Amino acid sequence: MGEAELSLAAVRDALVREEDSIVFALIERARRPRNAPAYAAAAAAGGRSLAEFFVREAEVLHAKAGQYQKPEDVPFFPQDLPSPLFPTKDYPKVLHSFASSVSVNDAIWKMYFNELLPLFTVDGDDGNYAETVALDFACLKALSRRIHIGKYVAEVKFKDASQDYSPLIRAKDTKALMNLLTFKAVEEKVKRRVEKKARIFGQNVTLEDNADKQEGNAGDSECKVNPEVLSKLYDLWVMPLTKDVEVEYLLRRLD
Ligand SMILES: C=C(O[C@@H]1C=C(C(=O)O)C=C[C@H]1O)C(=O)O
Repeated sequence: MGEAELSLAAVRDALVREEDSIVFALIERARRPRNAPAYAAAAAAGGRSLAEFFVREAEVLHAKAGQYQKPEDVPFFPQDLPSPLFPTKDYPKVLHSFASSVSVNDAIWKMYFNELLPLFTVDGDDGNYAETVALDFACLKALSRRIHIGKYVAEVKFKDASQDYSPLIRAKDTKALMNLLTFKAVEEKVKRRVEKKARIFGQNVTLEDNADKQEGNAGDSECKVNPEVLSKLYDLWVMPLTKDVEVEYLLRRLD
């Protein structure tokens, strides 16, 4: 995201677009059952699970290709990542220089595997472990990107009202900062929209005319991911973690 685009409306538009990526990534992962062996410690990977092995190796490849240069693209395993092998374009630096070190990926990792996966995948084991963990990686990346865009949200909010934010930052008043950056009405709309997206993107599209089954009217049980899971995901985890990123960024904004 560049300087010209940095307004609350533009950043919120970016968040709206990320919703599509998250809903589609979950729909794709839901094609496979839980596939628990992909998450069990494996001797072949030095005691790591296949899922962790895959994400670590994928991040090495992505880093070599030039990923993780932007503050919203945060690796899950940043230790010892290689530098890009190819020239990367300099993006405009609109955030404070510490922005790239703000990460809530450990919390996203735990939330995804412990809480979210059981909510939208069915019990079972079809043996497609490699495909499964690649789909998990897509989900994790989309969630992490959305949540770390919170850095831009925080920067815009700070710029728009630095007189309100600065005293709270100096006092390290996390609770008051959280209250100041929270917009409950926006959050309600976000929840309703992601639920609607899951209903629309996750229905089966046919060519038959059927008055009961117009687009957007699919019953929740016919959807590939239960739309209520999306609003719950945003309510319990995505928005709270985005706000944690906002607070963490703001607390260091005056350094
Ligand atoms: C991201 C923002 O900050 C907060 C977090 C929101 C979210 O994660 O969607 C929505 C509203 C705010 O409470 C925002 O204001 O847009």
